[in-house]
Amino acid sequence: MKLLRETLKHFKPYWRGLLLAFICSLIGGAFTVIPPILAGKLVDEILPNQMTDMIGWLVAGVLFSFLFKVIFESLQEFIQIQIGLDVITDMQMRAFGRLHKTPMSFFTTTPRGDMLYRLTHDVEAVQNLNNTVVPRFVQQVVSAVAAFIAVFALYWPVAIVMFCVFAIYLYPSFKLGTTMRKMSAVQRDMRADIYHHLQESIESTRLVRTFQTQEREIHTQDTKLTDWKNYSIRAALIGKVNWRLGNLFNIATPGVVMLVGGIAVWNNTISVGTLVACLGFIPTMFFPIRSLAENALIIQQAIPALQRIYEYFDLPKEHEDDLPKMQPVRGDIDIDNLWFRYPGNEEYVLKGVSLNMKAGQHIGIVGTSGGGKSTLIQLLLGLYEPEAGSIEIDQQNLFAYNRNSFRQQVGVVSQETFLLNNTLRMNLLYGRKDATQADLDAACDASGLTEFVAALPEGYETIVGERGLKLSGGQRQRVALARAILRHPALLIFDEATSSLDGETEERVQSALEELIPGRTTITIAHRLITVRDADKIVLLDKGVVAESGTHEELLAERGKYYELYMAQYSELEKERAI
Ligand SMILES: Nc1ncnc2c1ncn2[C@@H]1O[C@H](COP(=O)(O)OP(=O)(O)OP(=O)(O)O)[C@@H](O)[C@H]1O
Repeated sequence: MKLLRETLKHFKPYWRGLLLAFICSLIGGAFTVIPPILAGKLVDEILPNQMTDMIGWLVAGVLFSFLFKVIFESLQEFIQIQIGLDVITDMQMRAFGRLHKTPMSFFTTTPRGDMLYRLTHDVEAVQNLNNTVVPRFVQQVVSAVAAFIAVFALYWPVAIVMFCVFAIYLYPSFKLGTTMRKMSAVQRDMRADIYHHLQESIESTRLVRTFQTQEREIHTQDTKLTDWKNYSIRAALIGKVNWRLGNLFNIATPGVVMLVGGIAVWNNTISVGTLVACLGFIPTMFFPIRSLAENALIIQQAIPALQRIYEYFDLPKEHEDDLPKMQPVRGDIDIDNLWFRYPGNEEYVLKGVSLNMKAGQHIGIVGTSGGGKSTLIQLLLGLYEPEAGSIEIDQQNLFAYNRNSFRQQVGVVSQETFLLNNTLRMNLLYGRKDATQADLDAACDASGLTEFVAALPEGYETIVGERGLKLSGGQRQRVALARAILRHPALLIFDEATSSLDGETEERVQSALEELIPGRTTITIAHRLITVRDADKIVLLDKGVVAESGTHEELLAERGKYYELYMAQYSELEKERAI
């Protein structure tokens, strides 16, 4: 019922078109009634009275009835398919739009295969229903009602008999339909799982080959496919039983009508022509039933698919659309007593983290692996909300504003760089489409990309491949760097931004960064402490707490964890230099 209500809500804006379609199907339905009545007249009046001149008129009447029926029903079908496609596109866009507004936690807990499946296969299932079943079904129901009224007017006991047969058929058909719907939902989940495995397996092909797990991958896919196949065979069997049942009733009805109508003719209650007309209406009355039985699979697949698309409409929003936009930020950041754990996890990743920085300062965040450095940045970007504590940007609570308006002012270069399968130019301009060629060249220069671009036969127009696979890790990271530089952000965040670079390139990029950093609030997460030694303040995060903070010199003087880490790395650097 909720499904129907929700669906009707989507169709509401199109009510005029739907009304027109309905009027067309009513006219088409009226023309359906004419041929059987003319057949009755032929038997009762024209043939017994040898009115041969009437036969031509009769044939013309039948032909024109069919012609008008086809014209009006085609019109109805066309209008309805068009409206249906409009509605489905709206739904797909609404679900997709909602995905982009839902909190990040959704993406870490939902398999990608499931999301893709909903927005592709589930939408296709609904489209299939819209294009092939619904428009014809509406016509068939209208024609069946018209035929029922005509039979009722001709000889009502036959109409009652037909109605009873119809009612008897409905019960088993409803039961089978419910089973089919449940089975279809299971089949869909199995297919989504197969899809997910396929996608993951293909995407991780390098990993699979490196670890020689091809056979395991093939076996897993084989098991999943075999389970799905066996289940599908059972579902198909039930579908066939349902279809045969429809056929059975379709065949049995004329027999029952002949019996009841034959007795009435015998008793002179009705004429032979009336019986012929009643028999002529049977196929029309049973069309909707046959159609339901024949298209049961499409219907049973589309209903849960529709439900799953609607589920995305109710996804929580990261923030409300009407929140005010953050004005241009200066860069003062106050993080106070932040407590956070990932959804579904017991363990806190951040345990009372506080951090203050003034506009224009450079803060380095260092610490042990898994200490919570990247998580802190995710919270600062408003991608997750803390359980307790606050984040203020220029003395304004970040979560009281539209977070996109803050993110627009931040340039992030992270450990993982996502590149689109497009040209290098499009990837560089991703965050700032209006940048000039001079801006682009300057950003590439600052990030050490100029020589690389010059060496490419197609320069900026080179396609970088899926996820940038045609580039090396270091090249990808430099593209990310150039992207961030191009945005001229008020706040720059480097999360292991130079981790994939060789020593020489890192030095170049580092000096480019230093040129960029003055006057700009900057946060640098680094494993190599040398990267942040010139920062105004260095914070050492250890197991979710700020263990130490101060300048490089202050922290060394403390002789604590920072000192230990630095000495460990420093001696390595010494060794490197010695080589
Ligand atoms: N999406 C997630 N869901 C659940 N736990 C997560 C998620 N992301 C990170 N964690 C956990 O949170 C902790 C902190 O991770 P985080 O990436 O913030 O550490 P980090 O200090 O940046 O580490 P590294 O220096 O190795 O990059 C880790 O224990 C990690 O397993």
